Amino acid sequence: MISILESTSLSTTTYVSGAFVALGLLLLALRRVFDRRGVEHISGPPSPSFLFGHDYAYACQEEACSLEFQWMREYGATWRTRGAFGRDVLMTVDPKAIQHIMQKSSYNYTKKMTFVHSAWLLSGPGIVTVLGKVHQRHRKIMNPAFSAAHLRTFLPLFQRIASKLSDKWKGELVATGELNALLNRWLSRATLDVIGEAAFNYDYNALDGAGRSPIAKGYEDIFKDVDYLPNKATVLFRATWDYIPAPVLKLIRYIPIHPWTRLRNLNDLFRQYGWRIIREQGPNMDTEKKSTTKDIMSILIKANSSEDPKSRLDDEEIIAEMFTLTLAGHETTSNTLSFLLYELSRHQEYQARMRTEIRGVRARITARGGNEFTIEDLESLTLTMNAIKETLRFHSIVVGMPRVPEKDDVIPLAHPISSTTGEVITEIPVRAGQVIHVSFAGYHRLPDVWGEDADVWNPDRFFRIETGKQTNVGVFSNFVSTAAGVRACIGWRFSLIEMQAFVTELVENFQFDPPAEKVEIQRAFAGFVFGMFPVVKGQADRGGAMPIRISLAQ
Ligand code: HEM
Repeated sequence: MISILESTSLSTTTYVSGAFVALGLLLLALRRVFDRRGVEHISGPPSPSFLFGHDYAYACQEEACSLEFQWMREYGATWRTRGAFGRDVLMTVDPKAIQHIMQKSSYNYTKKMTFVHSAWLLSGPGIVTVLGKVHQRHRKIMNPAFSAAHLRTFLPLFQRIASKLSDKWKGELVATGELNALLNRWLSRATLDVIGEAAFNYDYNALDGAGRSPIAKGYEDIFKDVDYLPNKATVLFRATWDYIPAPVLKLIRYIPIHPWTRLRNLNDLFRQYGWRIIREQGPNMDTEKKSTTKDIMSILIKANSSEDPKSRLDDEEIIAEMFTLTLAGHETTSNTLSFLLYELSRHQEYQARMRTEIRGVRARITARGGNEFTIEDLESLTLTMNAIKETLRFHSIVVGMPRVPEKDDVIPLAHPISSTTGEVITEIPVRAGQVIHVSFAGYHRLPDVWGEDADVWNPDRFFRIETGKQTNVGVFSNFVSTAAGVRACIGWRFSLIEMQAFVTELVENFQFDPPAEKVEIQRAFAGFVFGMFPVVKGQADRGGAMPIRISLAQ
């Protein structure tokens, strides 16, 4: 019975993939006939195959970004790769090129359809998936909820959930004295509870429910399940999406096999929650609650209702926004925190210095009769802030993003490169539709921006880097971890304050050490959303995992 089902689903995949590949090839052939300009003269690695180009090797990297780290050493800060069906792709880590593409060109550089549609399958018509003027409309309505002043008001919430996590660990430590934990799972539950309350005043019950709440379970290992080490048919199938009209792409949601069913089930589950939250928080919400709640969604709903009806978000878009916030706002932060504490377990001296600094400020707070760290106290914790910055740099959770110019353009370079004929190139003319992969992770490893030791985790580099002298990119400290320009992460400040609150609470109270069992952590790549998550080398089928040993700090 099982084998009949398996062979049916296999042949369905083959037929569906085959039809999409044929349609993709036809459209590509037509496009090539009319295509006059290209980037063939840019040097780059030879393509392993016409059909897959580098797409399959890139999607199946065991260690995220190992290929671009190798390519940037061989070809400089900008090079050419091949996508599926022989398509040229420009890849860059060049600060000036990134500034031009992501920051200065507004909407001229749009998103690549494969990415847009992957995000759509996850979240529906939310802010991440919409383009141009529609994106502007979404952003205008969402912006008020993310003002710096408003985000500061979330600090007590971040501290309360961080302290709840701390109490749970202390409870476990009473029994065992030492806790061997999967750090990423704990932090993912805690940040899910944070985003539920901050975004919708809703309790996902992820920490108390020990991860058994339906939403927490629904999210668990989504990226590993959907796109970790995909097979060749999936890689090829997704490569065709750039050539298929959007209404046809929407049918992928109904393909009755894994991973499309996994995505649809999660999206359906979230829509049930979304409708429930809208009923509770929407215009009919009771007036007393309406006047006291300051969560993101109630501000968004208020901003939406004061808009001209033509520019309002409809219910489907609002639900998609909720899903986007939940997804974009919790795994990104929890994985960054996991990598930070992992690095502290490997850098004991830095961990001790951080704890001393935190306890020094704690003593000041107690002396003035206070209880909790204020925003100003957190900002005075330089070593904590440097550890956060260094983790955003060294372990970019979003490793890069493809962008596509809507008009012909010329991309300036800070680092000239040599063409295939040895000519020095200081700027690259590109035609509309040229795919450009901006590698955030690669840019974060450039020695002349970050120092000769760019390949190691060293937060003290921020005592010597003069950011004012560098090409200005991104929203914070010249990182592009949270993208840049009109499509920069709307929640970067939210996440920064949240991380400051969590790290302060956890490092003050707990000692972090490598796990008793010797393991190697790998950065697994989820090409679907250009994300990265931790796994134990050789045990990736266990899912996202960051084992660590936790004890009470002395
Ligand atoms: C370390 C934490 C985070 C990282 C590394 C991160 C990274 C990013 C990146 C790279 C983008 C651009 C994606 C694109 O171009 O498609 C983005 C967009 C976005 N992020 Fe974040 N993010 C983080 C935290 C958060 C948080 C906490 C929230 C919400 C509370 C959030 C909400 C969003 C939203 C809504 C967008 C879409 C913005 C738009 O298209 O206008 N993110 N994020």
